[in-house]
Amino acid sequence: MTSNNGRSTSESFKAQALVYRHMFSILDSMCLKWIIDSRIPNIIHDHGKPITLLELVSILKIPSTKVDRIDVFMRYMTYIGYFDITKVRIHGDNDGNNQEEEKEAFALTAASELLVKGTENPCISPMVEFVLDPVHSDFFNYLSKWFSDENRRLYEITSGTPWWELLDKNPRLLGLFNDAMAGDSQMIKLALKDHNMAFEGLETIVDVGGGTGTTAQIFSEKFPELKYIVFDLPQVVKNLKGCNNLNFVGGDMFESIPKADAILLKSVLHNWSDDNCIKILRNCKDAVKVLSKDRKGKIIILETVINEKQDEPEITRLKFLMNINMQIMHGKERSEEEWKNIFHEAGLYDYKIFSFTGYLSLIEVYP
Ligand SMILES: C[S@@+](CC[C@H](N)C(=O)[O-])C[C@H]1O[C@@H](n2cnc3c(N)ncnc32)[C@H](O)[C@@H]1O
Repeated sequence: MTSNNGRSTSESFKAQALVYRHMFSILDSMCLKWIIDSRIPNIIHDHGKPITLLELVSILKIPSTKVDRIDVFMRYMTYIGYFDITKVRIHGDNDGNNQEEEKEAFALTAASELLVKGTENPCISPMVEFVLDPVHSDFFNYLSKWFSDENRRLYEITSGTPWWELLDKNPRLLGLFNDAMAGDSQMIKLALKDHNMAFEGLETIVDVGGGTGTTAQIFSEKFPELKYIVFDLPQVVKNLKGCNNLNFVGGDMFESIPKADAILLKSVLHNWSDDNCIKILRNCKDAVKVLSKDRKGKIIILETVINEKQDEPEITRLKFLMNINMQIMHGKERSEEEWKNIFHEAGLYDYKIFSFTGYLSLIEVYP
């Protein structure tokens, strides 16, 4: 049987489901925001064991009229990977029944564990809070306007201000952004377990665009013998105090970069066009010290490398979405070929790519 444009009805129904799924996928984001706003991962974590629906609604102080709705939301979040449903044995109930009963209960998964705030473990809730903050997410309503504008970034069109100035003028958004990047950097702790060798034999490292120093703190704790400089815009580092092996230096990476055995760039180059990246990389190249007669230091880049032939479909989809997110800032996520091109333009011919976290790679570039 055929319908529109000679397509079979089943093809059209599948297509409709695809469109509706994408339309409603905003609810995936909003439900993720809801579990964080309601601190549900923390509630389950503090409970110390899987939590029943009644225990959860009593802590959340949900009116009885909404209990069933919480169940629906929690089961959807379970379905998409944020909780596991398991069985627990409960003593007695509200009717004075003292018998032990088996009840279903929600447990944390690896994904919701990453949303628990205030423990020593990595937490990426601030990134979710920043990206889904109404001020930030509202920008995405203006993509068509951005496409018909010749030069301006999406944020400039909607706010009239360049991104870094916009953050500077909006301390709340700046705080959310810094916390988001800090949370993201905590994932480095996990990745470093397998990547010590990238930092062996180094005495000094400059973290270019190192923000408020969260990545630096992780590195300086892990490698206490390493002298670490966080280099960022003067307004970003002006009130930050260093300690022992960690110092903050203000400056402009387009002008010059302090010299060191290694230059680290984490999530910096994807903010910039190829031409700007080439300028930054040339300055990095100039800043890398000669370690001995036949040994130079290196540039260490922590960024995405798009590789749809090799990556799992979910990771490729994430990298494509991140690329769209960077395009509207007039930056980009890059494939190996694109990285190689900008390295060559900056006079850097030797590099090696290692997988680092799920979506981040570690690229060592040898000047
Ligand atoms: C996306 S953030 C990355 C922060 C940090 N590397 C991280 O991953 O947590 C980019 C950083 O580049 C800094 N930045 C922007 N322009 C800069 C410039 N011209 N010179 C030095 N740093 C700059 C910003 O202030 C910001 O902290």
